[in-house]
Amino acid sequence: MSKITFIGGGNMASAIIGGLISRGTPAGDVHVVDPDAAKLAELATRYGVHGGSPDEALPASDVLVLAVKPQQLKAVARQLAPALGDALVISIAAGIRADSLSRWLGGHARVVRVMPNTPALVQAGLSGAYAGDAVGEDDRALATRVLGAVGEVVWVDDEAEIDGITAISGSGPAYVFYFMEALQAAARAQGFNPDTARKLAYHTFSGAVKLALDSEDDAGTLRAKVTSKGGTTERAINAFETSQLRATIIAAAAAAAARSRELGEELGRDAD
Ligand SMILES: NC(=O)C1=CN([C@@H]2O[C@H](COP(=O)(O)OP(=O)(O)OC[C@H]3O[C@@H](n4cnc5c(N)ncnc54)[C@H](O)[C@@H]3O)[C@@H](O)[C@H]2O)C=CC1
Ligand SMILES: O=C(O)[C@@H]1CCC=N1
Repeated sequence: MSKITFIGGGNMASAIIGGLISRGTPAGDVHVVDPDAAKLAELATRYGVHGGSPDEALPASDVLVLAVKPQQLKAVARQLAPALGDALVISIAAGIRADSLSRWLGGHARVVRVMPNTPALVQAGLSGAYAGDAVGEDDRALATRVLGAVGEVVWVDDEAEIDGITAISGSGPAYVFYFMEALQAAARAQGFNPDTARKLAYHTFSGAVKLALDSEDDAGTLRAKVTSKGGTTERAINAFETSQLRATIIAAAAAAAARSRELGEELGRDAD
């Protein structure tokens, strides 16, 4: 297995590290760089992985995963450039384009842009991946191995599609959690105590998702099977439609994709 160094040990890095460790990656093959000592301590306790601050020398690594905020990536990449060696660099930062990153890394060609999501923690992640023509098949296979350990990997040929992937599967878990929160609030409004409200909402969600994944029917057909003519579900779905919930979800995802493009433009400039 390859030696992997994470630059940034926050939410998304923790999810990928947790997924890798529970899939059998030895903790000794993973190193984490983060200025926040409390985050490093938590990763050590939880997963047995160790690391250090950005001021310390980097260990020799086959793969570097850049998991800092998009706003921090330029400075971090410029600082890393001299110590890179010939490691494969995987960036998970939203918006930042592969060629901007490659430039900041001093012209480093082995750059893969990935958009993962937090279900990686339970090996149910989905990562969109893009690499330019300079990245060879071996590097694509290596990136697929790292991200594939924590879920599905979907490669795209057009980098612009990563903005769409960010809007659907990158941000998507938050949309699902939003709906779960709302369903829980609805249960509370029906008079259920918090524990029961949580159970009703979570189990309904997980049961419906399991049914959809196991079924030959598409989501629309499954919905129709719940919706009796003149019944209760029909009333609720009509209320969703009246408030244009479907159109709102589509517009919300479009706004997320636009923000991803905007981040790439705003933060990809080399003015400073
Ligand atoms: N959270 C999510 O669901 C997803 C996040 N992403 C991307 O992952 C990246 C990280 O996001 P989160 O984990 O949510 O943020 P986070 O804020 O939880 O983690 C960022 C980490 O970077 C560390 N850091 C700051 N300066 C550093 C430096 N100079 N060197 C090393 N580490 C440094 C911070 O201490 C922090 O622990 C972002 O670029 C985001 O766009 C991508 C997909 C999904
Ligand atoms: O909200 C964000 O910018 C990041 C990217 C996708 C999920 N979280």
